Amino acid sequence: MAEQRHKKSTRRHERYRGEHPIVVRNLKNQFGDAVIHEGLDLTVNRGEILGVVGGSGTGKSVLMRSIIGLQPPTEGEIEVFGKSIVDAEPDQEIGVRDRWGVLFQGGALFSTLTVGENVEVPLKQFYPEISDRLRVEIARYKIMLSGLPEEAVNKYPSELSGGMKKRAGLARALALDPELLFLDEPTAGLDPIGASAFDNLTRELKETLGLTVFLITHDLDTLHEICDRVAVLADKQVIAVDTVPKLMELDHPWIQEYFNGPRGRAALTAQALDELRRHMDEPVAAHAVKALDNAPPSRDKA
Ligand SMILES: Nc1ncnc2c1ncn2[C@@H]1O[C@H](COP(=O)(O)OP(=O)(O)OP(=O)(O)O)[C@@H](O)[C@H]1O
Repeated sequence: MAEQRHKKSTRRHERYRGEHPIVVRNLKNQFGDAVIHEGLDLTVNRGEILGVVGGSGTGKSVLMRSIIGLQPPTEGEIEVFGKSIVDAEPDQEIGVRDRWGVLFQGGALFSTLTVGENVEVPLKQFYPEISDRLRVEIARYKIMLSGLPEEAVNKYPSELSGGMKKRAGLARALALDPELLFLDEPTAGLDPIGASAFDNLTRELKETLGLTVFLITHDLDTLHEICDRVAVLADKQVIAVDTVPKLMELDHPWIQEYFNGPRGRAALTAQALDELRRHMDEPVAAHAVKALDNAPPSRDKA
């Protein structure tokens, strides 16, 4: 028994060393007559923040749910950390489900539990053997890592602002020291300052914890600021995956409308301004910032 436990915990702490923690091949998802995905392929690189965009209803959340095994696909293959998700039963031990964390849209916190208790839920589920005291301490640490004050530990979700709820959801997603983080519209509903702070936190966590991040968003500023690459969902497939500047060169009507429309350009201007401000001590940059300062720096959504 002790040996079994040892084996289990050793496996849990082996980090994925391959290049592609998520590989989706020829995915089909269909509900009744509605085909949401067909022939969809996607490969996520280890250590990147991959933004996932697409019009409303193109199936971004369904894709995420398929990858984490909550939505069995109609057809296709999905591998996470080199293990097939599709072939496994939901409760089958395949050594991957405790290696990702998910922030669902709206946070999906349990309203009758405090923030601390919410963060303890996955710890209880996957590490029942750890002591109450250690579990409480880990939860407290994750809550502070997510940028919440210590007092938040004993608060109920109804006592938190929208931004704090997102951070509490993030703390729960980080509970198991995941290698892979799924974020479904993390900045939706946040004010520009809160959204920008959340973006910075995501980037910092990715860098310090070595995470790979699958990030569904409509937020153009997030795409410009923190995404290494962006996957575009349209026509039931991922039609392109690339950096934002490269995507902007593509001749697809939705991509052009999205990235080169007025909101896309405003986000680009805001990002250029930010970049210049970082170099304000250089005379040319200072001049350019003055010239651009009237441009719309506001955070904009598509
Ligand atoms: N369990 C389900 N049963 C039937 N239809 C579903 C189910 N889940 C999702 N759908 C449908 O699949 C389509 C894609 O939904 P999904 O939530 O993935 O879109 P999305 O791209 O995330 O949209 P949004 O940007 O608006 O959040 C929608 O038409 C939705 O109604």
